[in-house]
This record gives sequence, structure tokens and C-alpha cells, in this order.
Amino acid sequence: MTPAARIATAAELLDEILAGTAAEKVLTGWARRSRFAGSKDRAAVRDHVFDALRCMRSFAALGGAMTGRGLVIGMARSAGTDPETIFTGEGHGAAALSDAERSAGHAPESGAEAGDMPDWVWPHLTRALDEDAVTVAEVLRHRAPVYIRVNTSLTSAEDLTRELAAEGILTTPGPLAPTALEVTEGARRLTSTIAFGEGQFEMQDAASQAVCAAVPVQDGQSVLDYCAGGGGKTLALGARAKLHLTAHDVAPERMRDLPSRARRAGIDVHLAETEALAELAPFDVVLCDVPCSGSGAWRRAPEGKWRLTEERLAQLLGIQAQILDEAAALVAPKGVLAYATCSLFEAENTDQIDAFLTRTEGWQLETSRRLTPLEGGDGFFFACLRRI
Ligand SMILES: C[S@@+](CC[C@H](N)C(=O)[O-])C[C@H]1O[C@@H](n2cnc3c(N)ncnc32)[C@H](O)[C@@H]1O
Repeated sequence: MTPAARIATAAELLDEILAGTAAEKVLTGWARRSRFAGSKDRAAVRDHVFDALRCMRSFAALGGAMTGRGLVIGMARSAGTDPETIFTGEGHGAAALSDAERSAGHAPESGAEAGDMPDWVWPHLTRALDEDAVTVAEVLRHRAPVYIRVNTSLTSAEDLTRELAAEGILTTPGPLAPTALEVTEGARRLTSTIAFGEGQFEMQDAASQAVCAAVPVQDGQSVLDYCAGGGGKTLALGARAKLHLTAHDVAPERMRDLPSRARRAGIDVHLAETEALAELAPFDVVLCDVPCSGSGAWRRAPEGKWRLTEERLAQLLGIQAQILDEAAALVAPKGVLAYATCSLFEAENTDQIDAFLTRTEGWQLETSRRLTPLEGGDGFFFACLRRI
């Protein structure tokens, strides 16, 4: 495919996404229908689509329309490229610009439009970040670095760096956690490496690794990952100490890959149904990596930025409070309740912890930390509460 044909395809796929279909579904459907597209074409189209999703408001402003075509015209203008050079109407490229398109578009207004945020989200960001809101929003408009977590129970960062380099994959030490490596070349091939097959690393954001490193665990403790999902944090905890590790999720199907991931990493994990937890309790440590807005990770999952609503956020706040209450009941005396979100909003972070401490006796806050994308990883919040 020519560069212009890839952009024309991205515009069509963006229209499907704007009509409500999930981006991954749209991209997979297109790849299946388009056998002529090679892996480089698929990667380029995907990158165009995700770039546009990250910057949807500002590109629509610049391009003059919230349509697939408006977005890619805005994308060209934002990059300082004259859209006439892309929209030539030749071959499989997009049709030439109309006079209306030539004159449409305006520079994005400062604030939510230039920051590529929904209007209702902007006060949440400014409350949490003050003047950093503008810089954080700007960072979220760009692709995320690729980080891996070294499985230090099997290898070291130095050895893994050498081993990956031998397979043509280049890494440098990442931020926030000694286990984090940033992949600077060859990221798309990571999961087909020998080192991956041997469990020497997992894909995990650097801030997520820092959160796992902050959970106080020691050899011999019983630890419950209450919202385990795919088990990224379960495995990171299991690599730090010899634990009696239990993983739970209200949607157990989300943990379906965890047994094979744990085997690869050389870590023992017991998967538990909700009904079994009372019998397995008490645990020395319970981690709640709760469902949240995902606002700290919007550069990785930009669709979430536009699909989140105030109603959904209110619903999430209720779920988070309920999880804290349920999980607290499973913690042993003097044990730890760890709470984490990949959100930047105070409502999901410090407000939740303050409200929990107000309504529940017998707990004290030991540590809390907020990470923003300005520190290199996703935005995260972590709080560690101890039963007294
Ligand atoms: C942020 S994700 C977890 C990601 C995972 N910890 C990781 O690092 O890969 C939140 C998870 O919480 C689960 N969840 C939602 N409501 C829950 C509840 N009431 N109890 C337990 N888990 C819940 C969701 O199914 C989802 O898998």
C-alpha cells in the first residue's frame, strides 16, 4: 500500500470507530478482509488510527470535521504537512480536497480542546494536577514507550538486555523501577523471542512495576491479588518473594491466561472463586488493583478517553468503594490492604482512601504515591493501608 492509501484506509476505519465500534474490532475486521495488506501496512494503518484517537479533538478542530476524513486532514496539518500532498485523488489514496475542506478548520482552543480531553474531564485533571494538567494532557497525546519487566526470579536486567540484543531487540534501563527496561527497537517481535518463551520478562508498564514494588511482601506470606485480571501484578508480586499467592477476579475468565503465564514465569499461583475467599482468608497482604477510568493510561488506550462518561465514572467510584470494603474483610490483623488505580483523578484516588478511612475503624494509612506520565510511565495511584 502507498502511504496515501494507508491514510485513506485509516480515515475509513476511523468512521467505523466514530460510529461506535471498538477500535480493535475495526482493525481486526479490516486486516481479515484485506489480505493484500502486509504486516508493515497493518502496523502503519494501526498507528494512524491510534494517533488520531489520541488527538481526536484537536485533529477534528484542525481538519474542520469530526469524521475519519476530517481527523486525517487535521493529523496532516498538525504534523505541518500540506494535506494537498496526501489527498491527491490518485491510485488508492484519498479523494482530493474540496474547496470547503481547504477552508475548514481552526487552531484548537487552549484547555480541553488543545489537550485532547472531553470538557467534563478537564476539571478532574486540573484539580489533581494544577498547572501540570496541560503538560500531562500533552504527554497523553503521544504514543507510550514500550516497557518490559525483568523476571528477576529467573534472570537479571543485564543478562536479559544481552540476550534480547542477540535477537535484535534493543533496550535501555527504564524509569521508576529497577526491573523496568524500555524497548527502543524491535518491540513488535518481543513475544516471539526465546527469552519471552522462557518467562524471563513480561510486558508491563514501568509505573505498574513501581506499584508492585511498593507492595510490602516477604517470603512465606499469603498474598491475595483481589482484582487480578490477566495477572500482570500477580506475577510481578510472585517474582519478588516466595509467596502463597492467590489470584481472584469477579470475572474469572479474565484470568484464563494466568496459569500458563505463571508456569512460564516459574511462579505458583492459586486461582480462587469469590465463594472460596472467606475460607482462604485471612491474607497477610491483599492488593486491589481496582477497575477505574484508566485516565493515567489514555496514551496506551486512547479510546477510553472518549468512551468514558460521568455516569460510568460515578459507577466506578461505587465499585471501588465496595471492593475496598470486601477486600478489607479478608486482611489478617496487622496485615496490609494495598489499593491501586491507573487513574489521575482524585475522586478515584485520595478521595476513595479518605472515605474508606472515615467509614472504617482499625486502619491506618502507611504510604501513598501518585505517579504521572511526566515520570515516564502511565499515571498511577497507590496507597498502602495497615490493619491496626
Ligand atoms: C485494572 S483491572 C486489573 C488489572 C490486573 N491487575 C493487571 O495488572 O493485569 C481491574 C480488574 O478488576 C476486576 N473487577 C471488577 N470488579 C470487581 C470486583 N467487584 N471484585 C473483584 N474484581 C473486580 C475486573 O474484572 C478487572 O479484571
